Amino acid sequence: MTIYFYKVDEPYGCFSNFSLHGIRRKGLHWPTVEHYYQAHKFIGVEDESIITEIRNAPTPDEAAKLGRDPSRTARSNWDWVKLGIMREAVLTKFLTHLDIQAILLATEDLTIVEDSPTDYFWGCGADRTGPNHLGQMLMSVREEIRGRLQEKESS
Ligand SMILES: Nc1c(N[C@@H]2O[C@H](COP(=O)(O)O)[C@@H](O)[C@H]2O)[nH]c(=O)[nH]c1=O
Repeated sequence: MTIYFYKVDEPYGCFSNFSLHGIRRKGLHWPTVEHYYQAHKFIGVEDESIITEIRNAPTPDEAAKLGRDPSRTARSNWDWVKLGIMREAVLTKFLTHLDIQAILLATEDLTIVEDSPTDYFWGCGADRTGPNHLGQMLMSVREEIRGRLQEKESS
């Protein structure tokens, strides 16, 4: 069986980066993983005020809209660093919120796929052939949390 998720109000919506599970990193609170991810596109650019603007966006959709604004240029190394940045945010989310951590762990070894009809990087895209990096990441975070819990139990 494969778990497909996409929208927050659909099954396994807590796996979406748009789910309302805040994270704290480096002393700052971020309302969702999406806020964190979109803001990090602009670290080190000339006008960094966009970072605070994204962090304060009232919804994750608004944060994504700001981050995807074609009139803004993302940091030049974004494509190199975005997977690592997303992973630290997703891991923090599932370490912070134990209710959704339990949902993730309960999926055991099932394949998880972000069933985005448009995203052929983070999701599987309309024809389901995309690399599904977010689903892969959730499975790797699941593995890491499982390992951490086992280590704790045996110590
Ligand atoms: N879940 C979800 C989306 N998918 C998310 O969009 C992000 C990628 O953004 P970008 O790199 O700017 O293309 C990433 O977090 C991916 O999971 N997009 C949406 O417009 N609505 C949604 O409900």
